[in-house]
Amino acid sequence: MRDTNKNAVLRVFRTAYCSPGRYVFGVSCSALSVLLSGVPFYTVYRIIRIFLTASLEGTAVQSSDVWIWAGITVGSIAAGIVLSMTGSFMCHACAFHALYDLRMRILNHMGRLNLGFYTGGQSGAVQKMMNENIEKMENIIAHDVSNIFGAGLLLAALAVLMFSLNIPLALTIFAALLLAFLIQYSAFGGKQGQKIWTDLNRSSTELDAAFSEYAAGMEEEKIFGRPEAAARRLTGLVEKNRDHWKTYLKRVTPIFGAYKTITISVLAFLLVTGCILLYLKPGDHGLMMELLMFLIVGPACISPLMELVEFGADLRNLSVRMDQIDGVLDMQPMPEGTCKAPEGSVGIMFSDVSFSYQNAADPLRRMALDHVTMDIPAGSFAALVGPSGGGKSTAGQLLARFWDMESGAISVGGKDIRDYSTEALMDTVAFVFQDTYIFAESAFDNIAMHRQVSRAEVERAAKAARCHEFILSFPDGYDTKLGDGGHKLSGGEAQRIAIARAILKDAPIVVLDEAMAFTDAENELALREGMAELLNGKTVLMIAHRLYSIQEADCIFVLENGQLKESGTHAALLQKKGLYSHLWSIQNETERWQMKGGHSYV
Ligand SMILES: Nc1ncnc2c1ncn2[C@@H]1O[C@H](COP(=O)(O)OP(=O)(O)OP(=O)(O)O)[C@@H](O)[C@H]1O
Repeated sequence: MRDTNKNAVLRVFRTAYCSPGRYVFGVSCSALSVLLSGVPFYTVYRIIRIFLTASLEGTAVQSSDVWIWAGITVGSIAAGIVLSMTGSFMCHACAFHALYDLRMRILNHMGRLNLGFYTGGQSGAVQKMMNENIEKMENIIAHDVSNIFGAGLLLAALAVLMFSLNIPLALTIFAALLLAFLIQYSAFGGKQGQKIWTDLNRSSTELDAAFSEYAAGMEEEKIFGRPEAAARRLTGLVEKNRDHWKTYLKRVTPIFGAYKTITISVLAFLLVTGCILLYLKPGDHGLMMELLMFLIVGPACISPLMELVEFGADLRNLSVRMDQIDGVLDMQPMPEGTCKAPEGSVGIMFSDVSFSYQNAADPLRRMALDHVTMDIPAGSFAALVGPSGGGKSTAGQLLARFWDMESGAISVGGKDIRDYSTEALMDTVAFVFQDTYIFAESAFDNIAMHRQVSRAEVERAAKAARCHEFILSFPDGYDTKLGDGGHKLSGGEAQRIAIARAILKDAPIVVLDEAMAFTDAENELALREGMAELLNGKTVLMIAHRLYSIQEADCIFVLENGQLKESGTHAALLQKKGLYSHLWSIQNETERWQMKGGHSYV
C-alpha cells in the first residue's frame, strides 16, 4: 500500500514521472518571472522618489537616473515575459509527458487486472479518474508548483527589502497579511471546518450519482409509474446539498469577508503606522520616502498571498484524487503462468470449485459456486441451466479468470488455467455475453476486433452469425460506423455481431452466456444452423434459460444456489424426474398457457 499520509504534491510526482532537469529549469524560469513581476513596483517607487527629492530639495531632476530605473522597469518586464513563456512551455511539456506516461501506466495496469474488475460498475469511476483526476494533476505540475515557488520567492524578496528599510512598517504589512492568511485558512482548518468541507463534497458526489441514475432509469420510472417517488428522493438530496452549502456559506462568508477586508485595508494599516511614525519624527524626508515605497510596493504582496491560499484549496481536493488513482494502481493483477495456448480441441474440467463474491472472512457470505465438479470433454456441447442466481454465469466467468476460485481447480486441455499466460487463456476461450458492447467503429472492425483478417473471413463469420444481410443493408455496408454516433443496432443484431466475433476468433472453447436471448425464434434456428458448422470440433459451454435450446447438448449441468444438482443428457434428466424435469415441465406449461391465451412471448 502507498503512504496516503504523505504530502499530496509529493504523491503527484511519485505517481507521474517528470524529467527532473527540464522540470527544475521550467519551475525556476516561472518562479523568476513571478519574482521579476515585483521589480516594477520598486523601480516606479525609485522614479517617483527622484522627482520628489528634486522638488523637496529644489534641485534639478537627475534624468540619467530616471532613465536607468525606467530601463530596469522595461527590462524586468521583458525578461519576465520571456522567462514566463519559457517556464510555462517547459512546465506544460513536462506535465503533458507526465500525464501521458501516467495514463499509459494506468491503461497497461488495467489491461492486466482481472476481468472481474470491469463487472463491478467501475467504468464510471475509472472514466472520472482518467479524465478529471489526471487533468487536475496537470494543474499541479504545470502551474501550482512554479506559482508557489514564485510566490514564496517574491514574498521573501519583499520581506528582505521591507525589513531592511523600515521594521515597523514591514511588521505592519506582514502582520496584516499573516492575519489574512490565517483567517482564510481557518475556514477549512480544524475538525469542524474539515467536517463541513467533507460533508459538502460527499453530498455533491451523492447528488451527481443520483442525477445520473435518475436520468438513466427515467424510462423504467415512467413505465412503472414511480417518477414522483424518484423525484422525491432526488428532491431530498437536492435539499440536503443545499443545506450543506448553507452551513458551508455560514462558516466561510464572514471569514472570506474578514480576509478580503484585511487584504484591501493593508494600505490603510500602513498609513496608520506611517502617520504615527511621522508624528514621532516630524519632517523626516527619509521616512516619508519609505512610507511612499511601502504604499507602492505593499500591494505586490497580495497576489502571492492569494496564490498560497488557492494552493491550499487545491491541495485538499488533490489528496482525495490521488487516493482514487492510487486505489487503481495498487490493485494487484492476478499472477499468471507461462503456458502457451493449447493446440486443437480441448476439454474443460471443474474440480470441486468453490467461489464467493464476498470476502472469505464474512460469516454471512453466500457461495456463488459451492464444490462444483463438471467434466466437459473436448469437442462436446455442454449446457449450464438452472434457476436464476444459481451460479451459471459465475462458472463461465471463472473459466476465463474474471476472478480466481477460492478452492478447487479448473483445467483446460489438462492444465490448470492459472498455469496459462493471460494471453494464452484469452486465445483459448471465446465469450459471447447477453449484453454486448458495440464499439464506435465500422461493422468490419467490430467483428475483426483489430485482428489481421481478410474481408472474406469477416464475411464468412458474419454469414454464419446471420448478420451479413443486415450489415449489407446499411448505407456503407461493412464500412458503416456502428455504436455511439453511428448506426444503432437492436439487441438481437448486437448479439449476432458478438457471435460473429467469437466465430472469427476461432478459439477451441466457446462460452455462450444467454447469447441468443434477444434473438427471435426464426433467426435462432437459422443462427444455430450457421454456427453448427463453425462450432464443429470446438468445446461449447452454453448458458441458457430456454431449455428447448439445449436439448441436443451432450451433457446438461443443472446448478441451483451454487450447487450442482444433477447432470446428464436431456432424456436422462427427464427420466430422473428431478430439478431439470421440473423446470422443463414449468417451461412447457408456460408455453401451453401462452398458446391458449393466443399469445406467445417466446
Ligand atoms: N459481480 C457480482 N458481485 C456480487 N455478487 C454477484 C456478482 N455477480 C453475481 N453475483 C451473485 O452471485 C450469485 C450467482 O450469480 P450468477 O450471475 O452466476 O447466476 P446465474 O445462474 O447466471 O443467474 P441468471 O440466470 O439470473 O443470470 C447470485 O447470488 C448473484 O447475486
